[in-house]
Amino acid sequence: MIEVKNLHKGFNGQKVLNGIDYVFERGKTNLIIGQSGSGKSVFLKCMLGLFKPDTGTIEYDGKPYSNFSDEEQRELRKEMGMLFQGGALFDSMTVEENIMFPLKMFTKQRKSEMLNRVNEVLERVNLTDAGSKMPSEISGGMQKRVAIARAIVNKPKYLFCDEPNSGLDPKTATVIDNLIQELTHENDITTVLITHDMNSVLEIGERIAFLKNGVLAWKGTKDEIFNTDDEAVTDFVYSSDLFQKVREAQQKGL
Ligand SMILES: Nc1ncnc2c1ncn2[C@@H]1O[C@H](COP(=O)(O)OP(=O)(O)OP(=O)(O)O)[C@@H](O)[C@H]1O
Repeated sequence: MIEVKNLHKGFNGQKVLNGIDYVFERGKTNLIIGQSGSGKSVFLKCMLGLFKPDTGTIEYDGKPYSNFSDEEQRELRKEMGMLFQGGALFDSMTVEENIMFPLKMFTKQRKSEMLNRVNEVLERVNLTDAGSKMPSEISGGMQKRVAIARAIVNKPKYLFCDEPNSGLDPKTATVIDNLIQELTHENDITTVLITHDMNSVLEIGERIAFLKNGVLAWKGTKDEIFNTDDEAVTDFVYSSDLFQKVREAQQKGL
């Protein structure tokens, strides 16, 4: 669980996050949605420890980041998996080397142990035979699965995903969404996922935080987002064709 209390962050006197209180639940896919520039990435980077909040606290399973010693911060980073737009794989490394990278960085495991773990996660993301391939030799969807394997190889407690579906066709995007959700449930991970994709909201929006101008403007579940009368939310989500169609179908009782 990640608990955010009264989080403020700005740059050069301009406020970006303006007093956010929110709880990201463990074992759930927690989505952050909102218009471009609403502060989603800054919020994520504060949780990753990449930006220091101006005021407010972020607690990881009950402990505020500011109270962690240097050694504990290193431990905490080890417990964070990250999945960025585009996958961000190392082009010059094989799939196996890419996935092994966090193990080399954060553990003192022997090569054989690391290889066992790499094979375990490769199997979990259905890429058993891809270990020796280069990223350029596999499809975009497979690259995303490699990036997911790399993000979970250290068995993280927290998984942060910044638009994991960008650049994928809708069917592959759904496969990736479902894989992230399954791993979240299987491993009881606190998953935080930024998305622009309304299909993802419908598929895996167990918890949704809607940001507007750096403020938490609405929170709820994928079922609740259809029934809310909150104008800020409806303005945003019903600009999506998909939501329009689902709502029309609901109104017709289909
Ligand atoms: N390092 C920085 N220095 C100064 N301003 C920044 C920095 N990072 C972000 N900002 C500003 O913070 C605001 C919010 O940006 P952010 O990237 O969080 O938006 P976002 O909701 O993630 O948008 P998008 O959906 O387009 O990715 C923007 O006005 C941006 O210019």
